Amino acid sequence: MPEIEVFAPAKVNLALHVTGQRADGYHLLDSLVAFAPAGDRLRLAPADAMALTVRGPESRGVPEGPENLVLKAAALYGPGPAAAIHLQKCLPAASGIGGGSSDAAAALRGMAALRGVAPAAGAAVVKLGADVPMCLDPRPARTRGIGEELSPVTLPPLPSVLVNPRVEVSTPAVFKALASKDNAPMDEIPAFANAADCIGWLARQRNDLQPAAVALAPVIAEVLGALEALPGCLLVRMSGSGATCFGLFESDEAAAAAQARLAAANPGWWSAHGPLGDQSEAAAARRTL
Ligand SMILES: C[C@](O)(CO)[C@H](O)COP(=O)(O)OP(=O)(O)OC[C@H]1O[C@@H](n2ccc(N)nc2=O)[C@H](O)[C@@H]1O
Ligand SMILES: Nc1ncnc2c1ncn2[C@@H]1O[C@H](COP(=O)(O)OP(=O)(O)OP(=O)(O)O)[C@@H](O)[C@H]1O
Repeated sequence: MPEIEVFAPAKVNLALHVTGQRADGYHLLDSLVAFAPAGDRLRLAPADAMALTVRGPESRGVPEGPENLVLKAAALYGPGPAAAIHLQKCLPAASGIGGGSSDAAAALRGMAALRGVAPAAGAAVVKLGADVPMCLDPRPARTRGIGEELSPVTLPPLPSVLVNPRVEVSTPAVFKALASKDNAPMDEIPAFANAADCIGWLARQRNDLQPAAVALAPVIAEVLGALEALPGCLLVRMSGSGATCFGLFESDEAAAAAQARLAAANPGWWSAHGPLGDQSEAAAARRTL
């Protein structure tokens, strides 16, 4: 069997409302997510035993042992044909864009292809990470529950710049620091005529984790300010529990120019640009037709 390659795109919470808390402490969310063309890459080669190597520009500090979510995900398939997995890390870790969750979801897809079975589903997948179910089929969706209730949404591609100041933010710490855990859900999602229409609607939604994350890592406010000041920027917000923030722009050209400018002014920050939207395998196949 030839090697299998799987893409693990960055997940972006375009809006993230915290609407309650379950008895076990997990928070109830109402979120609109889309996926970026930036992401990690996995290569699975058939092997006698499971193995993992991690390389790439963002691999520093990412575990290569059984605590890596890629190996935890692969272990859900039980005994059977194994793979040597190579993970190319391009997304910063602990940054609110689902790096580890997207890697886990990609590993689930890759192992399913290797074994000729359907990808794992259900509670064991949610246990890997609340973001893993939405990353299994990386296309725009409204997510509810703790992240496991998914309804697909049609969105126009949204020209974006993603920025991370290279400060790791702990997701549990941000949830713990929340002032209010019982907020209004998102407004009903209308059919969007175009990106400007969608951005106008997003401007009326929120990321309820943003104030708590800014209090824990004030550099996030600097990132939001730097994005907002860029020509053609229409909306800025934080993704997930931070520290990555995104700006939405009037065009892909404006986003590319803005990223170049921001990267030159802040050489220590990670950034990427590209349209947020559908990064599923079905969409990739449509693009190559
Ligand atoms: C903030 C988001 O990125 C939004 O998409 C996710 O909710 C977080 O997803 P994740 O990183 O995959 O989260 P997990 O690894 O499952 O959870 C990490 C920790 O975050 C907190 N957590 C996570 C998800 C959730 N709905 N409520 C929570 O309170 C819990 O303290 C949990 O122990
Ligand atoms: N494949 C992986 N990539 C990155 N981190 C991993 C991976 N597997 C395990 N980890 C561990 O998980 C921690 C959280 O990283 P991850 O990138 O998943 O977080 P996150 O940004 O909180 O995701 P989210 O957007 O879902 O909140 C890291 O500090 C790292 O030690």
